[in-house]
Amino acid sequence: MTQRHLTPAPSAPTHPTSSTPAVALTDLTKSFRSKGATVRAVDGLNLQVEAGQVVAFLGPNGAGKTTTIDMLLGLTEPDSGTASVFGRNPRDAARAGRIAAVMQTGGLLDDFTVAETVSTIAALHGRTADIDEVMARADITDLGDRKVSRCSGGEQQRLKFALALLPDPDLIVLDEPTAGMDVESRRTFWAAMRADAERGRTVLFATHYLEEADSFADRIVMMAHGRVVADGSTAEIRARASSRVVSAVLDDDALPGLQRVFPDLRIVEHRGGRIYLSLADSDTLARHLLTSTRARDVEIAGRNLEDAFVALTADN
Ligand SMILES: Nc1ncnc2c1ncn2[C@@H]1O[C@H](COP(=O)(O)OP(=O)(O)OP(=O)(O)O)[C@@H](O)[C@H]1O
Repeated sequence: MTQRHLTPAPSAPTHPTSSTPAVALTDLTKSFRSKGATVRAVDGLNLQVEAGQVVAFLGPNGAGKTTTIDMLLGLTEPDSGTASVFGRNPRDAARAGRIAAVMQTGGLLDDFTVAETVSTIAALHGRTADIDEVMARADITDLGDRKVSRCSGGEQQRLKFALALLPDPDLIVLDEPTAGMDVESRRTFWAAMRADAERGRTVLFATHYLEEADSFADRIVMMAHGRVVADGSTAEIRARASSRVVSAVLDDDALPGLQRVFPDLRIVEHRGGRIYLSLADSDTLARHLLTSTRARDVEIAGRNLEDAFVALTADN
């Protein structure tokens, strides 16, 4: 994460920040009935996004990202709690052109060319003068004559991005916009998005990929089981997600002593007769376990993102 993503570019900030949060989600819950069981997709979620921030919703499959986004866009009503966008009901905000979305699938007509698609939607918004500009910003100028059905997944997503830019929204929401794209398409897509966000637009996007969140967002909101399990700058989240776990066979009654020595120690989980512990300085913890406790079979392991989700979920 470089500083240039944290602040809008000095040239032509077209979406100045204001004191009203771009997004305010308060005690949001949503459940679904599925095969006779109730799935709590979103479980008391609270989140505030200030205008001008670029926020990544990061979480594994089923974390509740799409359901949250649907409520934020006014596509689904919450069971309880409230969602507001620039202080308004999401549907009113969408109607006023303040919010636009790039969703994972659907929404394009195969037989239209790229240029026809943009000009048709531009006419609906009454913004025909902006066609060339949004096509350039989404990096699809050279694709104007191509049929939508002939565009790659990445090109179709850039087209959807162009359509989302037409109402010149203050908030743009993207639900896994690069799912299924190859590396080069992802790079081109994010380059277009980043250039646009640097003008000061608020962006909220869902992703499975820590790298994507890390290189594009100012802030990562990590979700699991319908809740926010971590929320911080990309550097903070990366540090937590990549911290090492020390595991050992250790009697439970040794834990209070360890916690006195290491107040920041986190007990990740008990599994298979082992205790998994996390501390920023894993070497010191391992050394202490070996030299000052009766711990046996001490191991230090890097933690991948999935493990980080498990650990963070266990903490909450
Ligand atoms: N319409 C629905 N009917 C039943 N269950 C649903 C429905 N929509 C979502 N769910 C369930 O709610 C939970 C959260 O799903 P959601 O799609 O919001 O997660 P997600 O984080 O976006 O996942 P993914 O990354 O796979 O898209 C999942 O368990 C999912 O199966």
